[in-house]
Amino acid sequence: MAGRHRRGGTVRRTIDWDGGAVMIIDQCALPASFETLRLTTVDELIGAIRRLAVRGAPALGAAGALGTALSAFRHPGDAEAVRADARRLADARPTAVNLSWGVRRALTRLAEGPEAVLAEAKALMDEDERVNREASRRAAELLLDRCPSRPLRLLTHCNAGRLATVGWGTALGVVWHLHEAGRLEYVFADETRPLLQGARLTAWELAEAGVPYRLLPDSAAASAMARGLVDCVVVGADRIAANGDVANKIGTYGLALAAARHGLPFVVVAPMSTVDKELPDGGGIVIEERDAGEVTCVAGQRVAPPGATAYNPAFDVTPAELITAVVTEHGIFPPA
Ligand SMILES: CSC[C@@H](O)[C@@H](O)C(=O)COP(=O)(O)O
Repeated sequence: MAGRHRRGGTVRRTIDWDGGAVMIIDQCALPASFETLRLTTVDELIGAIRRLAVRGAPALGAAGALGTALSAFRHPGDAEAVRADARRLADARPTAVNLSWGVRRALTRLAEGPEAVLAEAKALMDEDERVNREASRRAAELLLDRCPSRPLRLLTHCNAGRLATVGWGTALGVVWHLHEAGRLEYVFADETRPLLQGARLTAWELAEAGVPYRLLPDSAAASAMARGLVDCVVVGADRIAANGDVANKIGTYGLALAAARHGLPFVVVAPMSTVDKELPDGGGIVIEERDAGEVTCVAGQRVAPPGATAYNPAFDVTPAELITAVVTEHGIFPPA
């Protein structure tokens, strides 16, 4: 069933509340093994966020809200302690705006006690699945309008699927809709160097859902477009500025340039919670830089010579003029 993770007959969300703890599917273990982690402290959750055991902007929103609830139960009546934990959670990764948004939203109920904070976090999670279904449905319709003649061949980058959200997906939500409607030929999943979210996670999700796909080295994307193998590019987002500039996984900007060169639609799918209305344009987006070891090593094995170092930005910013449409649950953003 697209949109849910099933193991042993149990339907699982990517992240959930589990009797006083935060439960996550461990994305570092996939695809070799499907494991869940039960995180009982804010520090454990922050560690999981930093090593990308839980990742993807909407899932990070849920992590921020649930982590704040966890802290509220640990420190009943001590608002200062909870606010200190909330600040550390919000700072765990800088680029995806959903993380601090989820924390802020949970904090709005702090004065009512831990149960109210948790209720807010649960409401956020229910909404996440609903709004991402709606955003991806709208994006699928837009693509079918632009390319009505035959089943579509999509290219996507990173993982913007169930694993990146509470339970449905954004860019891969489009894939689930098109596949169900019999309007999808195949998906090219960029491998997404250096951490291989495409090769490890998107491929796993597509295989589980029975969607035809092929992995694509990131460096082959422009050439696949030039050879006429791609109808459109669909990606998610980590932060969208008020003018429609989009921060997403490193490599997204290059894909947008190549799509523009080949006259292909380049569509971003995201919930409104990924829009940072305070930010006039993408120039102000803080880009996370990660450890050079993620580049100098592959799958834990060092491949670069001793002493080699690396520049390792986790995200880039695609200017609005290269984007055909940013589609949210409310339609195209910014509204005309
Ligand atoms: C629906 S998820 C959209 C984005 O969060 C996704 O494309 C992405 O860039 C995730 O990066 P990651 O570093 O794996 O958290």
